[in-house]
Amino acid sequence: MKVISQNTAFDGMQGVYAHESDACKCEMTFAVFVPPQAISEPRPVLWYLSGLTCTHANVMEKGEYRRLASELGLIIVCPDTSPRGNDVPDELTNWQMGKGAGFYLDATEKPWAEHYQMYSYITEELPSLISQHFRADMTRQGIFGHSMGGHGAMTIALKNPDRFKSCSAFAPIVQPSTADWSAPALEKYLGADRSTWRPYDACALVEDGARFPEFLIDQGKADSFLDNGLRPWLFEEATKGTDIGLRLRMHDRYDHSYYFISTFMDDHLKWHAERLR
Ligand SMILES: N[C@@H](CCC(=O)N[C@@H](CS)C(=O)NCC(=O)O)C(=O)O
Repeated sequence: MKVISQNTAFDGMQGVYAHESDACKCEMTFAVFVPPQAISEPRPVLWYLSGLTCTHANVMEKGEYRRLASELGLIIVCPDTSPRGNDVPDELTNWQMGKGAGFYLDATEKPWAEHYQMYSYITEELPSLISQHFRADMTRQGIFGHSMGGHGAMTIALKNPDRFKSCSAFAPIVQPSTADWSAPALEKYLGADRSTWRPYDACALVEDGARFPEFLIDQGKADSFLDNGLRPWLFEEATKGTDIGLRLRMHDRYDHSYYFISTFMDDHLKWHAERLR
């Protein structure tokens, strides 16, 4: 693992690191904030998965998580959203596919499958690296994210309920298999057989019996992607009649940006800290 940068912040350390990824077959960059309490004891790990077009840097620069993460003693891990590098296939004019749009899935179709293994990267390879290099209590992990990353967090929690104790999302896409901006990507990554998409669709996972105790979702009503992409009410419908708890908060005037995310960041950190105690 290579250190790209380390800066003291709120008595903790904001670092950026790079490593050769076996899963994605390229160099991957990620950010980790380590709170001051980790000097003396292992601390819980909270994963933040970013949305389309992002790298590890968007939330690190605009998410405003450090003050409270330092107080609560949370390690915050912010991975990249896709494989990177000249060898990695991409669609240069399509921001919803390829680099910056890995959808946290393991692709099976050519030419994507060779590098686009983001599900394995996030759930297997990176956790193992984090546990080796940081004072992380891997028995206490939570996961959250934004948009495509909110969807990634929810699907990963639903598939790994024993590993994660908490999950939340900002403006998540909840049913990517039926939204115009994500269905084409699922088809290219996973092929035309839609049954293979279901493990990467939060609503379909719940319909198919996956369970997670509870979710917090914040959504801005002025989000331009709300009606044709995100549609959190579909997850509300999918969870109705199940034992899944859903706290869905709709906010007047807020859009899809990091101004919205940073406004509600503290609420999410507290939500996770309470469940990772
Ligand atoms: N590039 C798209 C917008 C993509 C977008 O809004 N991405 C969200 C995640 S889905 C984001 O977090 N963007 C980066 C940022 O705001 O820093 C457009 O021009 O319409």
